[in-house]
Amino acid sequence: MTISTNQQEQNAIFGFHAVESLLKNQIDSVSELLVLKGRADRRLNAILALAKGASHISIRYLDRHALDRQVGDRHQGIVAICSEQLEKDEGDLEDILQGQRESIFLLILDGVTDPHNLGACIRSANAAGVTAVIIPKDKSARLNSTALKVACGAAQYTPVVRVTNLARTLKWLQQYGIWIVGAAGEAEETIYQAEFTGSVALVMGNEGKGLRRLTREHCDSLVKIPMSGDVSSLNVSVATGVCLFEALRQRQNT
Ligand SMILES: C[S@@+](CC[C@H](N)C(=O)[O-])C[C@H]1O[C@@H](n2cnc3c(N)ncnc32)[C@H](O)[C@@H]1O
Repeated sequence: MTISTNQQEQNAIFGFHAVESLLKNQIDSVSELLVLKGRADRRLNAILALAKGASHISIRYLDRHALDRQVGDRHQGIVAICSEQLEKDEGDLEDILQGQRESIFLLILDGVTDPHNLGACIRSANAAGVTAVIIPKDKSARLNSTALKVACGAAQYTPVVRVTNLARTLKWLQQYGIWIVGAAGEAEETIYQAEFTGSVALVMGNEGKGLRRLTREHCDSLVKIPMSGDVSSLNVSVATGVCLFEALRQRQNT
């Protein structure tokens, strides 16, 4: 099977963690496994055993050069080719929210453009028990192979939903009873004063421009992480981790 570079970026998942959790959680989405020729170790064998149990997955052994051509040299000897897109669309959002038994906890990324940041945010979101991560269709990193690798398998557990119009989605979430909290360095209220219990969505801004005006206007409150150094802001994935884990602390205490 040959795949175009763009399709390949979206559909090739590599690295042990990412491939293993994909096979464990969404095995139906995997059509092919590319394996580095000559590699044989316990970790790889465990992955191969998972794939061999599924008759729809074909396994191909490639030399390093051919594997590097697929995804660059960061594959750790294993690449899964997905036949289905892993991102969900907004039509899936209501089902995801209705399937949640505890109070809803969302992470919304308002135009995070670096796939490394996206992957790191998804990883933290999963670790903090977030229900779903929402990203806009435009001006946002996709859930590509880099983001999936950085997310370290988290995207196979925590759904990532792409929405066409983020402002409209924020309004819909408010009507659904979800409190929207935007993170912005210049806010008055700190994350330690704010309340993150109940059904909450945390909104983080773009790496350079922060929250867009329309997004900001749709937030019910804005919060800051107090800082005492010289820089004016944190990296978005670091800020996401700080906010999510303050929220988790509060949610676990109630
Ligand atoms: C690199 S910052 C963007 C900085 C941008 N120059 C601005 O004015 O917002 C990316 C995102 O991380 C979050 N962030 C970074 N530092 C923060 C802080 N001290 N308090 C709250 N959020 C922060 C915000 O959501 C921000 O939009």
